[in-house]
Amino acid sequence: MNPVLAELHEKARAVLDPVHYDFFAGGAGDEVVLAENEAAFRRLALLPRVLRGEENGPEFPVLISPTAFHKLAHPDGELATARAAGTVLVSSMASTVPIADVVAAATGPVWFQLYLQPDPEVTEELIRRAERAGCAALVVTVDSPVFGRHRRDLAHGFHDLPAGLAAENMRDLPGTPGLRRIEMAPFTWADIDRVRDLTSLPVWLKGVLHPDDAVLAVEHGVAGIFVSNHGGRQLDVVPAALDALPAVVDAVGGRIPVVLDGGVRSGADIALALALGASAAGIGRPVLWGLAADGEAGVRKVLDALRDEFEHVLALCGGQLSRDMVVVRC
Ligand SMILES: Cc1cc2nc3c(=O)[nH]c(=O)nc-3n(C[C@H](O)[C@H](O)[C@H](O)COP(=O)(O)O)c2cc1C
Ligand SMILES: CCCCC(=O)C(=O)O
Repeated sequence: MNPVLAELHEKARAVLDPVHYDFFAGGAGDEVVLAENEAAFRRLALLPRVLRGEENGPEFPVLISPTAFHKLAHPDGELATARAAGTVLVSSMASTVPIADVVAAATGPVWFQLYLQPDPEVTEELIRRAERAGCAALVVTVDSPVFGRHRRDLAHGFHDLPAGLAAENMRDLPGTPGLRRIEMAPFTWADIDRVRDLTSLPVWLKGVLHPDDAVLAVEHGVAGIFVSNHGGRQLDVVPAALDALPAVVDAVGGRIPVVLDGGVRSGADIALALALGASAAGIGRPVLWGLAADGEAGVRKVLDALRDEFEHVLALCGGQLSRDMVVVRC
């Protein structure tokens, strides 16, 4: 793990209310997948190429994956994250700052993460809010037909935000004055088609693991996919996100970009994801640790540390990353 990230994690653990720390840190079930997401990177190694001179590698290929409730981490919440981002920020529908304010504060493109809602008018209004705010894409999370069961939250009895904090995008939606709860429901590809018909924004899917679903995503005109197991917070029997990546990349065959998130904690992890065919890596918890430890400056430290380390790894790899360079450790 990058030492800056490790230090910020320790600081976050020390300053956060333990209930909120566990909400951020925890996973579903026995937390097997939570641990595997990081362990999968340790099982792989990179064979660097030599004598390549100064090849130009990819730009810093990291984006901020959507995480809920940033004001639980820091009073500035998503505003601090947005100010620090400087790269694509996928803003959670469950943000504690309204999406328009997130976009206004942002130093890079903002994409809106959406959980489709059972009432199509509510979904449409959320999409319109994202459009009006100036979001550059929609990211529909498809790995959550039901909520994951997070044992740490259940043990603490944590199921509501403290007084004064709310999922601000859920205010004054059609049919409900005031706050509306975010609902999970089992949707279909027809619902994705409807979203595409409703908006001219690129529509990404987040939470694809099966290669056949990746092919369906291409066929349904999706702009890109996130190979993700929701940071081990949904089904605790799936593979590590990294282990699911190559088959999805092969199925997609370069037709759309594939982002990998889950367990990315260092420049080497980013390099491994790219070598296995990801266009970019998403980071979830490290951003929360930076935010909790040091607000906007902490998020910036996380991104700067990863950028610096990734560039160093890339230089040591001869400026290029490809699948033939990845081997399994003995
Ligand atoms: C506290 C927390 C809240 C999250 N909230 C959301 C969310 O609102 N929407 C979503 O699509 N994914 C959510 N995720 C999943 C992340 O987008 C991402 O897939 C995951 O955190 C990546 O793994 P990492 O934390 O190991 O980097 C959340 C993850 C965490 C840890
Ligand atoms: C209603 C908020 C959902 C947040 C989420 O996706 C998670 O905690 O993993």
